[in-house]
Amino acid sequence: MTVRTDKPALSVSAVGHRFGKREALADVSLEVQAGRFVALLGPNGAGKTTLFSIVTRLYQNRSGRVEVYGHDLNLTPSRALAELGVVFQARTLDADLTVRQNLAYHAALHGLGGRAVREHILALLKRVGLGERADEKVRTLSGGQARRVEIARALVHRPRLLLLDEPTVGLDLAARADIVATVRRLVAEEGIAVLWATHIFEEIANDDDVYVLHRGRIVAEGKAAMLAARSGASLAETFRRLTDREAA
Ligand SMILES: Nc1ncnc2c1ncn2[C@@H]1O[C@H](COP(=O)(O)OP(=O)(O)OP(=O)(O)O)[C@@H](O)[C@H]1O
Repeated sequence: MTVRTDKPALSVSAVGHRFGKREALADVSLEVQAGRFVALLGPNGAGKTTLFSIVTRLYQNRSGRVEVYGHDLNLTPSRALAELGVVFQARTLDADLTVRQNLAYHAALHGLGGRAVREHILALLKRVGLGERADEKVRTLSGGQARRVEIARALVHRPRLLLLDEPTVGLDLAARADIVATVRRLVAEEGIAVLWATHIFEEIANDDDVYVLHRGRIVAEGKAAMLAARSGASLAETFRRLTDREAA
């Protein structure tokens, strides 16, 4: 399924951010088209989390512009944020609540309740393969399962853009592959647009759009296969060269 819209799901134009004297982001521009999986690839400290903090409005951006499906984040923040689901790097589930309660709580924060929402929550849990665990406490889940609950929770208010900040950190290989596959299914089958921040190039497929962020700047962009072809090397080697600290 593809979502029909003229506007990109996310448009970031010339965004900068400073922490005191440290320039964490400089002139960053990127676009996520509706129904696409886009990777933001960068090593530790590149500025990925800072960019996510701006797009989610944890930090106010004073330079540049961010639009979500055409809604300017500074001018119409509630409309922009309504389209946005986020999975942060740190775990944010309440371990003593059940899986279902965690999602219901999030729904309530969005002013959502009632039978239709309860059904939607169960459908989302099934979508991420956890329908059977709905009434278990989060503390009984594995790390990978908890991440999948967070993905389901991010979709409770039916956003069309999902941001994930290094969602596979700390997971074993099988759980990592599972999370990547779950999110790719959402893109392919539900037309959700995804911005996936990572430093793990193995999570990127040849057809993905990739932005390489290094020291707060976009140093390369394009289809993964094209970036590799242009440099005449594997994606791993291409990424290593682009983010080589000595060369920068
Ligand atoms: N609150 C803060 N105060 C000062 N400097 C910060 C703050 N948050 C981040 N930085 C700095 O800004 C730069 C970008 O950090 P950021 O966390 O956005 O990178 P990242 O790509 O998300 O890295 P990681 O994968 O390690 O989370 C780094 O140099 C970091 O030290």
